[in-house]
Amino acid sequence: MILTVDNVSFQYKSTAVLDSICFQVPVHNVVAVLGPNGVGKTTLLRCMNAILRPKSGVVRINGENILNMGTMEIARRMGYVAQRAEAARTTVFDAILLGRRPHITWRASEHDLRLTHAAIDRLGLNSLSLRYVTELSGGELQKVSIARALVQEPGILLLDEPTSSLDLKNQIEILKTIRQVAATHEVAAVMTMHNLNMALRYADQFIFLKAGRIFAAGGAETVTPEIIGEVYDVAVDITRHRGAPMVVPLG
Ligand SMILES: Nc1ncnc2c1ncn2[C@@H]1O[C@H](COP(=O)(O)OP(=O)(O)OP(=O)(O)O)[C@@H](O)[C@H]1O
Repeated sequence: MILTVDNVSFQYKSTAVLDSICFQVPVHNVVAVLGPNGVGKTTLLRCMNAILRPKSGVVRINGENILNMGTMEIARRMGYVAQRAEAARTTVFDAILLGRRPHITWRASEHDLRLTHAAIDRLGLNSLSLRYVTELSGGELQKVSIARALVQEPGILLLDEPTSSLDLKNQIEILKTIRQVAATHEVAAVMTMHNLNMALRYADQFIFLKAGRIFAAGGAETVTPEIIGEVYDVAVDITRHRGAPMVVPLG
């Protein structure tokens, strides 16, 4: 699937947040949306799946405007992992199975249950599958949200800081999983992130937001000390470690 964000602007009441945002995400790509706190990364993701209605502009999946789609239709195409997951009093298994809801017509099929078991396996949630989600740690809950988005089998995965509550091992596993899913399925992923090194390691494209606009966008060559300096107002160097670029703060 190709996701197109075409000239999207958004404001909360009188506060303008996004101004004329344009980019495309081709299938198999992982895109990192970057920028300082409060710049509008979450707002952009929420406009992209029609939780928020852009003031102007259009978001299309394979050419179709998502604002003309119903909630279930959007959910069959897009999985959204919010920054703060909401926990109802269901078991981990049921919470993940709920991700199949956009596909279930009458009752959960063998296929739905198989996908749920596979996602639980993939995210290492086996020992927690009968636990209530209200009794999980922040990181465990984050993994449940990601598992739920994966069983949804969407063409587009939108992830708002998917690793913010995770320890280093889990961060690596989740980002590897996102990459793998994008590489091996007809999937593209867009994730907001704060950790530039993790973004460099696991994303193919980088979008830097500054003052409501796209300040820079492109491949790893876009991640330069100059751009990071402009966007975050910090001094950094980019060094190479075993051939891979690494952002190192100065001072
Ligand atoms: N419901 C709301 N009503 C009014 N203003 C809001 C609302 N939600 C967010 N904002 C404001 O819109 C701006 C963008 O917020 P957003 O959450 O999209 O930023 P962000 O880049 O995701 O930030 P962070 O990195 O801190 O998560 C911020 O100034 C924020 O205070």
